[in-house]
Amino acid sequence: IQEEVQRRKQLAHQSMARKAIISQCYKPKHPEVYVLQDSFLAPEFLETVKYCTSQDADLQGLLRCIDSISADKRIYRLPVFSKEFCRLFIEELENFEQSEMPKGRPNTMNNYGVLLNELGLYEAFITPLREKYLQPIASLLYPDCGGESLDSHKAFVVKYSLHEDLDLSSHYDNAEVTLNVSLGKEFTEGNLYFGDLRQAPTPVPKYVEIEHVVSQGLLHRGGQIHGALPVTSGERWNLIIWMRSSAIRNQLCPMCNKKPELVEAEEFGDGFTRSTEGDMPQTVDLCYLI
Ligand SMILES: O=C(O)CCC(=O)C(=O)O
Ligand SMILES: [Fe+2]
Repeated sequence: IQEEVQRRKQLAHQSMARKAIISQCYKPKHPEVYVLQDSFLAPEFLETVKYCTSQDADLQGLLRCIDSISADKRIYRLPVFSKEFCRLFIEELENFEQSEMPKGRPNTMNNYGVLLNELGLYEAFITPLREKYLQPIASLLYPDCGGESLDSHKAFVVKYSLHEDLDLSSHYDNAEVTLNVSLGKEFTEGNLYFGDLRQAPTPVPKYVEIEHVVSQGLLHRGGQIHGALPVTSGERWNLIIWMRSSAIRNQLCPMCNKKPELVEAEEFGDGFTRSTEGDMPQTVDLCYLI
């Protein structure tokens, strides 16, 4: 346990060091994908966001724009990107993967993903995507679980194929709200399954299984227990955005269910904040349980 504690304490520092090297030495294949543009997004997604930011928007109206996959589990599907953007984005990630750059991995369960902060994708891509587009949708879908006050994220891409990771064990996310977008390429199986909320596990959970649709995303609460079944051929790449609300998690850590004890962190840390008297709130971290 001591070793694991030490390993986790080093993670943020090592990640910053990799990010610095990557920003100096990595030559992107498609520099344009680093700056979010409306043309990357599906027209239906833009329409949905437009509706959500209109004056009379409400949940009923939003549910007419997106697919409700499981009403009781509150899991929704919506088009997010264009197919062309998905193709370019995967090409960029493959180019990075094939480069000599140092690489961190999303978490202890994914050995082949890419951490998007290290690649410099937060500033002009993931942060505006969360703030301008995802926040208005999450506000209507999940007002009771931080959807109205999302203020940071951890974003990464997971990759599964026959010779690499095949599946992902059952878990809940270190997030209040999660977006999972299927980027491609071609693959068979690899469905997601969702059980109960972590706070309300039942003795025999009822699972719902959901297929990926390339270029479309699933929105779910981070605390909804889920996992991924094995792919049986091809390569599956998905963009995962764990969105966090400091207002919610400052009360209770979603990973250990305790009042958080905070230490200062780099960048968004684990999404907690702490106010210092007379000072701006600082971003601080708590635990690297992933
Ligand atoms: O494999 C997937 O698409 C899901 C990944 C996931 O749930 C996660 O990384 O938190
Ligand atoms: Fe997850």
